Amino acid sequence: MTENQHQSLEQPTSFSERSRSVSFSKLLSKSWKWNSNSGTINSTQGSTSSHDDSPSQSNVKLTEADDSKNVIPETIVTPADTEMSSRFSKFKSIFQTNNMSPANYTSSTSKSNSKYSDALQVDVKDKKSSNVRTEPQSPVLRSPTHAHLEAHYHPYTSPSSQSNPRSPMSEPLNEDYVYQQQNLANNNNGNGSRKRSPSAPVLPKSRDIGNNDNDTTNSFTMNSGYLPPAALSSANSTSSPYQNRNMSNISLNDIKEDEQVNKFNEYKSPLRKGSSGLIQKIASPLKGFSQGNSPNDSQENIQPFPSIIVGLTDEEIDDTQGEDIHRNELRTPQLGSPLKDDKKIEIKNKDIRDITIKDFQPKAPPKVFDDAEPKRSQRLRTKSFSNKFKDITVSPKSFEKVRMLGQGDVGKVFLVKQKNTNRLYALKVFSKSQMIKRNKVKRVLVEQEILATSNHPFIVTLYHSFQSEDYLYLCMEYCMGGEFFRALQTRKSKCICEDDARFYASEVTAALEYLHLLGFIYRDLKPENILLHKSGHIMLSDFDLSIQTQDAKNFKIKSPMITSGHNQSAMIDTKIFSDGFRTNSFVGTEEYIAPEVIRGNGHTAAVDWWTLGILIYEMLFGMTPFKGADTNKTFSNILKNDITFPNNNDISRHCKDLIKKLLCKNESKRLGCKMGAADIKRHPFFKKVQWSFLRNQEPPLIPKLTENGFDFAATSAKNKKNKNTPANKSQDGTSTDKPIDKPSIDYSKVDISLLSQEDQEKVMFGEPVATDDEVPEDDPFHNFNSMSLMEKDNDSMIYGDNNSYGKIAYTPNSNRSRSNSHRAFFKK
Ligand SMILES: Nc1ncnc2c1ncn2[C@@H]1O[C@H](COP(=O)(O)OP(=O)(O)OP(=O)(O)O)[C@@H](O)[C@H]1O
Repeated sequence: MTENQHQSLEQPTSFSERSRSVSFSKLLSKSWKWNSNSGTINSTQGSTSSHDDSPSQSNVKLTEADDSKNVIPETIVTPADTEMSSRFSKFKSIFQTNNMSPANYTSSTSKSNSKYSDALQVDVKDKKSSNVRTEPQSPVLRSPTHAHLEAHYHPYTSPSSQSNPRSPMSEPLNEDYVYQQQNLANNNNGNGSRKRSPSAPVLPKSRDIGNNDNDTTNSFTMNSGYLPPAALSSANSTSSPYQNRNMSNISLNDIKEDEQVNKFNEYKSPLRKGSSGLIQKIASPLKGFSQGNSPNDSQENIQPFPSIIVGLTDEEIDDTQGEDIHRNELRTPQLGSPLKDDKKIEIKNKDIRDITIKDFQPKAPPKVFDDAEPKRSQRLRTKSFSNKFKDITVSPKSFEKVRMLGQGDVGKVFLVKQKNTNRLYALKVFSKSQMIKRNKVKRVLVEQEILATSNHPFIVTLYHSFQSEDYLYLCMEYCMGGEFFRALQTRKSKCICEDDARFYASEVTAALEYLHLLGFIYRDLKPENILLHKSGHIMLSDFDLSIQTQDAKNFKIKSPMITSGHNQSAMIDTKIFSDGFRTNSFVGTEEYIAPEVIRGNGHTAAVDWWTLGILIYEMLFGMTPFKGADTNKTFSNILKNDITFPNNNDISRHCKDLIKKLLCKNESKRLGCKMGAADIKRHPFFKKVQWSFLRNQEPPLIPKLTENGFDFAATSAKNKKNKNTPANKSQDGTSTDKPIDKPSIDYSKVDISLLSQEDQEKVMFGEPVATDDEVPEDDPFHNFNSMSLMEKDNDSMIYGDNNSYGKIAYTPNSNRSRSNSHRAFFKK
């Protein structure tokens, strides 16, 4: 560390606010295609660009994004009639109606819309059978007109189109753009801080799952102190460490937001169908015998049969995959099968013609429908985290808001204290209706899944997740240090020294390695998404852009490979967990987006290594390497420019080499392309890093709650002043002592987003929790599980009355050894 750098740590400069960048996938709604012939970027609607290297006329031109898929519906099916009167049914209505507008059916969104047209058909079917009526212009549950949106425009729209305010009805706006515009506005704070363009939308996924070979013989080598438990337990066996996890073939990527709705309508449950449904549950020996068949019809097929097992048909068994049914038992067509009495009927020595429908009436419904046991959603039952969580033990009322920590793309994050324990948590709350309207349902399921699956010191812990009628909640560990981005902003010239950058880079590498082992690609690494634990260690958060590779590969361990000459005993090949997986969404954050994402030819886990390269660069130089005057130029730079290093910084040869190798534009040559994280960990830049002891190292910066610190939330809130003015907030953003009572409004009839911020929060913290049993299968949020982490050492901070939890300072850690070397560690 140079003298100067030391000083910069000791004398943090005053904080200058720069808006957080928003992840790209969240803001655009069409793809940008790299045209390799013309060397331009085209949108999916065919807009091409000029080709010119002059800065004024960028060779990459982005055109207006297609926002039609975020049409705000004018009419909503109301739950006027009996069958739709469930507390949750309104979301089914919104969910389906949201996609009904013909305006949705544009070429660029054809894939997603076809699935919505299915949903529409299902809806119509439903209406026939259940008397649900559509009420055009219904005053209740009417979607907000979002008049305020008229003032906004898509930031990539040409100036001429910007001057034409749009009617929200005739040409509805994507609300994402409002956020984006606000972020852009926030960036214009005149303080010279770096600006990033916000994020882009997720495109309909067109995954090319290439190379699906059954590569079960990959050798891997062991190290890492933070392997998933399954991986560790498999180290001594030849079975796949992910056997359990992959009992289900349900990949997150396969979750279609309307699949539960469709499934619900297709599913013929015995309870819904009554006896006519049950009669079809006769096992194959009686195929052809059903209520509709008279005994004569099927006479020639009828044979005396010693034992008839009433089970589920193959189709139905498939439908119930993952539910608590013992499939083999149900399907065993043998005498003396271990079936429970209520699941079989034995008719011995009886002519089949004597069998009446009465014989097939089971005494009790199959176990799937047994109310005695909580009915987990299909996803939870088949996922590894089902063992990690128990039934929900809290509800929104268990928490009291302390202050708002941040507002993301779709979620608001509150610092809350649990009333009976005084423990502090970060509670991320999502509005269900907003998520449906903006097609973000899948995102929150992904986020829940990753948080719930992970158990890693550098990934934020999920303690509870639950839902109420109107909101979804993720109750996470409170990372007192806030965003690493904020910490960087408080440093002189917004950067840190190489040694400190190595520390953070190594922790990020370990976290990415772990995610890749679980089969997840993170895709949104940036300082805004790295939170700081009170200890100063990093915590990766915000997984809504992540994706799960199709299937984690089964593999066998040949023998742990010892990496000779290196300080770690062995390393794991993380690449095999996503081998052959490519996805084509356009996701990320402008300055962090990898070239292959811009080109639109699909991308792999290698994007995470690209973003690591950008992150290291930003930590060292206080800026990203390819930032251009605008988005077009940035993309063009990413695709074409070679990496250059400012002269004003004393960066080692190894460090530059690492950055260059991570920022290799050809993903098949990028560092990490052979064995994933192991390649990165073996790079000489990390030579002195003790990978197994990362959590024991002294972090460079220690966050402290202090009245002299920076109030990031308040600064951010100032920018969102018009949007967020809760009446019960004091000036410093803390809540007043006013008791939070649920207002006496019937919220089942009101669109929650039309309420004031204060009332919304009353609802957020006042609604009862909805357990998994209560959320019907046709509810779009059926797969969001309400559950609590099994008891574990809870390291959460305890609330203290004399702290506003508003201001944070980052102090250089004087205990930190310069090298964090093995020797230094054991000396302590
Ligand atoms: N566990 C936590 N501890 C402390 N602060 C947190 C925590 N989680 C989130 N925050 C704060 O809330 C902000 C928004 O959270 P987050 O990024 O997860 O929301 P999001 O809606 O996904 O946002 P984005 O648009 O960036 O994806 C974060 O930047 C951070 O400041």
